[in-house]
Amino acid sequence: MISAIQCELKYKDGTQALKPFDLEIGTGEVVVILGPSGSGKTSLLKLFLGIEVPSNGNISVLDQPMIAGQEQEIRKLRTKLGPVFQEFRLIEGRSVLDNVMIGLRFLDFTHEQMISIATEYIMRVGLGHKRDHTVDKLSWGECQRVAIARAVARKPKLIIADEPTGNLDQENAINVLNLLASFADQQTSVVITTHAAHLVKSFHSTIRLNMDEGKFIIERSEG
Ligand SMILES: Nc1ncnc2c1ncn2[C@@H]1O[C@H](COP(=O)(O)OP(=O)(O)OP(=O)(O)O)[C@@H](O)[C@H]1O
Repeated sequence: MISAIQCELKYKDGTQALKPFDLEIGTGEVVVILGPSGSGKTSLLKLFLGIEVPSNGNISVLDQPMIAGQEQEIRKLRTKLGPVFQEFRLIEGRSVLDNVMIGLRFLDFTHEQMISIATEYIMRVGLGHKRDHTVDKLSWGECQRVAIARAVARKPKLIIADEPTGNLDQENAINVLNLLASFADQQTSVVITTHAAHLVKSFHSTIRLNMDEGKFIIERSEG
């Protein structure tokens, strides 16, 4: 799914956000990237999404080398990725259903199929009762669930969630982590960043990257 060898990221101003690292993430893994503010979590996600390319070394995502000059291929790769950003980018004034259906545009579905798939995922994130409500009056946590449903309804091979625990309390944070992890299967891996170590203590991941100042220690869970 993701393979990196001696990969390094230095921004144009010289900031070394990621020191050289090796990393292998397989299919079906649930990965938590843990570290304080400024440790490099978002920079690592930017490499996974092809928003940045390594300044040294190599990284490939779904066998696509993330290198300059491959912009068209990387754009194509992104259709197989499901990012959930901190700002949800929902369309105001439109229903939950419409917002989730937006994630299915440009795929080969009829309008009826799109409604059926979107509804299935809205139910999976626990918002079946709000399917036809506009997103304007939803809580922060509910908007996040709409954004998750929109990202995963396309069945991406890699789901990437940046700080999904946000300002949620412990119980809701664990619920949203478990919801995201529930989408990991034989085709799909899930990558989640968080700075809240206490929130992920009781959360089961297969890989944990403990980041600090652009370096990380990889912990793999047994079994
Ligand atoms: N575009 C950029 N140009 C230069 N430096 C940057 C850029 N983006 C991030 N940095 C720096 O790179 C380092 C890592 O930042 P990054 O955003 O990856 O950390 P983070 O762990 O995601 O932090 P947070 O939890 O606050 O989002 C920081 O020192 C940051 O100031």
